[in-house]
Amino acid sequence: MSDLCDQNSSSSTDFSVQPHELSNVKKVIAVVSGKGGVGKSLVTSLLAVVMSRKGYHAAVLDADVTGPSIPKVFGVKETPASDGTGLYPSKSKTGIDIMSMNLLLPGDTEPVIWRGPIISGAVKQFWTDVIWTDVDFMFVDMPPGTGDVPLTVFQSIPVDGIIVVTSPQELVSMIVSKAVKMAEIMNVPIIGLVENMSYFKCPDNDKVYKIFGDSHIDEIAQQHNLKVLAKLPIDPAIADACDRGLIEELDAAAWLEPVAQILE
Ligand SMILES: Nc1ncnc2c1ncn2[C@@H]1O[C@H](COP(=O)(O)OP(=O)(O)OP(=O)(O)O)[C@@H](O)[C@H]1O
Repeated sequence: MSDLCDQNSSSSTDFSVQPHELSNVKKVIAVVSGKGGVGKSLVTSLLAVVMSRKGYHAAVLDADVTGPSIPKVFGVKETPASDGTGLYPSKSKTGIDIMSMNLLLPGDTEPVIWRGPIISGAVKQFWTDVIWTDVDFMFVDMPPGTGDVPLTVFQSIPVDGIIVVTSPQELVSMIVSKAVKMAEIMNVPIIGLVENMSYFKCPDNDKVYKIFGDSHIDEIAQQHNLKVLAKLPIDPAIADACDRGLIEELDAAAWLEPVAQILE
């Protein structure tokens, strides 16, 4: 209870930290989900790809420290460079800046077995010690839920908006309500909802199957006065591109075009 009180009072206390003095980031968008595995990293990566294709300089800050999948989906392995001034993000094939714990570990199968405050400290350093040069849109891949790290990100980094990723089988109503309350406490607007794994379109006959049942995202969005920004299908090509580090070659980025227009 006292923890909750501390968190609620956090909106009035300034815990913000300064970015590196050589950084210049125009907009920071946090991508959140209620639980793991719903495609939050996929949506984060695709958003960066879409904005980059539109000519913006996009970046991804992988705050999912214990389950970092961003370098893998972009096929990036290069260790971030550093000099006495700071740490430089690694670059994807199309020039998206990426910082992730997986790029700093000796191997990508190395687990991060750290307690919450250490993890939160690492995420904060991704903001304070990394030189993010002329970034138009930074997308933060948040760990699922509302724990230590999301709290640290919202308190210390100037997040401009939140995108909530859900899937039809989730307890969407509860998850969206929690996200809305967290956003209110943190005083950050929710840009909208993205439903992933919404349907499957059979390539043989174009028939649409609701694998996880009917979606309730539209009603729930309406209840909270939120927008449904996109509905992404289940597509083996997505999983394949993620596994092979080829997300930048995926046509799926077109699904997020409406989100890109809002961000612009
Ligand atoms: N629409 C989709 N169609 C096919 N495969 C998908 C789709 N969305 C996600 N996947 C696959 O599901 C897996 C989980 O996706 P992702 O890593 O984006 O989830 P997440 O919510 O970020 O999980 P975590 O919170 O555990 O990091 C990945 O292997 C990804 O390729």
